[in-house]
Order: sequence, then structure tokens, then C-alpha cells
Amino acid sequence: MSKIIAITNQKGGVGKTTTSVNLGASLASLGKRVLLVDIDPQGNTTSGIGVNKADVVYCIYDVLINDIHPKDATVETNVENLKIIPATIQLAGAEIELVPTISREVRLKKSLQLVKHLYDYILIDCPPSLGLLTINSLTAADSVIIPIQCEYYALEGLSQLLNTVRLVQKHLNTGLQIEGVLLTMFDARTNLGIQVIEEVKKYFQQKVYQTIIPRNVRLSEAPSHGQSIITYDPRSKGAEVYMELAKEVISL
Ligand SMILES: Nc1ncnc2c1ncn2[C@@H]1O[C@H](COP(=O)(O)OP(=O)(O)OP(=O)(O)O)[C@@H](O)[C@H]1O
Ligand SMILES: [Mg+2]
Repeated sequence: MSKIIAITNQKGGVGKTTTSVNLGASLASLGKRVLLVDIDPQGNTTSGIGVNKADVVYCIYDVLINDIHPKDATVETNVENLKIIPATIQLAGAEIELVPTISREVRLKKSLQLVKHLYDYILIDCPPSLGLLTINSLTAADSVIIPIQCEYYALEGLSQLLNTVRLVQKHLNTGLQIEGVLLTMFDARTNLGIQVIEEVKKYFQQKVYQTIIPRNVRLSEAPSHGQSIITYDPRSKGAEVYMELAKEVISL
């Protein structure tokens, strides 16, 4: 059974991209066929997994706007079983260009349906906004993973995100579910992190993954080498926890 998961939170810098790349690579190393879809104009997942944007022929923009077949925009990565539809800065225009187009909210869904059968997991790395690119992602997805950074203000903005999820469930994608809530960048040396964990667990209860991602410097270094943590430093704590998360995702 294949599953499309949007990794989303309109708050910036909470670990969406780090999770997309490393959960994707972990699932792939466990033998799952994985497609990453980079739908953030920043293109951090694209460069983070080692795809040179200058070499990209078709990106997700062409899939959304120019009706390019998603297969023609899919490229290999340096991880076996892991492919990607990249994003380049061209995508920055899509948010506005989509506004007057027909079926603007369902374009990604229609495209991904063409390739869904080829993968066990399709992970969509969303931008830090609730605009049309995120709406397309939520409409295309079976479920969402919400990364939450273990810091003050962690819950700020979440009601807006959950409201958007509800609106999409009501009008565009009745089957959309919350796959899980992932606590990221936990620092065991601060009481604050522990408080945030308690607060998030009270709010989301059993939806919170048991795996908590700690702050790990190797995780922040890996993207500048164009590698996931699984190849950059397989013995690091970062690799260990993302493998744990992948097993949890598979088991649910
Ligand atoms: N567990 C971690 N330990 C250390 N650094 C991390 C961890 N997770 C993420 N980072 C770093 O924090 C920064 C933000 O992470 P990331 O890019 O994954 O967030 P994001 O939600 O995708 O951001 P944006 O909203 O801009 O797309 C990056 O520099 C990343 O390397
Ligand atoms: Mg990102």
C-alpha cells in the first residue's frame, strides 16, 4: 500500500526539510521505495539530498503549471530506493500563477496519482506558509506529519494549521488524516524542552511519535554535503533517531 505524506507546518525552521530528507532516506534504507517531492521554492530538500539545481531539467513547477508528467521530473538521488521531484527558484512564481488556473488546488493530487503505484511512500516537503502550494500538498496527501520544535512558542500558529487541515478535509480531501506529530530539536539540558513535550502530548495525545528528534550537530551539517544523515554519518545519534522514526512510521 502506498502512502502520500505531507510534512507541514507554516512556522519556519521547525525541521520539515530535515525530516523529509532523513525520514525519506531512512525509509529507503529499510527497503521502501520512496519519492521526495520538494514543493518549497527554497529547494532545501533538493540541494540537501545532493541534487544540483543547475542540472534540473524539469522541476515541480513544470508538473504543477506546465502539465509535465511527474515521471519526467523525477531524478535519482545518491540513496538507493530514494528519488526526488526537485524544486528550483522557478517555483516561487507558482503561488501566484496558480491563482487563476482551473482546479488549482488539485493539481498536485492529479499528478501524483499517476506515479503513486511506483512507491511505498511519497513525502512532500511543504513551504513555511499556508498558501496554494501547501493546500495542493494537503489535498494530494493521505496524511500529514507535523514537526514541532521543542521551544517556546512551539504551539503558536498550530490552531491555524489545524484549521487549514480541517478546511481541506471538508472541501478538498475528506480522507486526510494526521499521521503524527514529531517533536524536533529537543535539548535535554533545558527544562523548556521537557515542558513543550508535555504540552504537545496533552494537546495531540497518542498522535505524538514516541521518537523525539534531539538537537544533533551532524543533522545540521549533512545538507551542506548534499547527503542525508544515513550516508553522511550513519553512526550518529541523528541517524539513529531518524531510523527509529522510520520504523515507527512503518509500524503505524
Ligand atoms: N535535530 C536537529 N539538530 C540540529 N539542527 C537541526 C535539527 N533539525 C533541523 N536542524 C537545522 O535547523 C534548521 C531548520 O531546519 P529545517 O530546514 O529542517 O526546517 P524547515 O522547517 O524545513 O525550515 P523552512 O520552514 O525554512 O523550510 C536547519 O539549519 C537545519 O539544519
Ligand atoms: Mg524547509
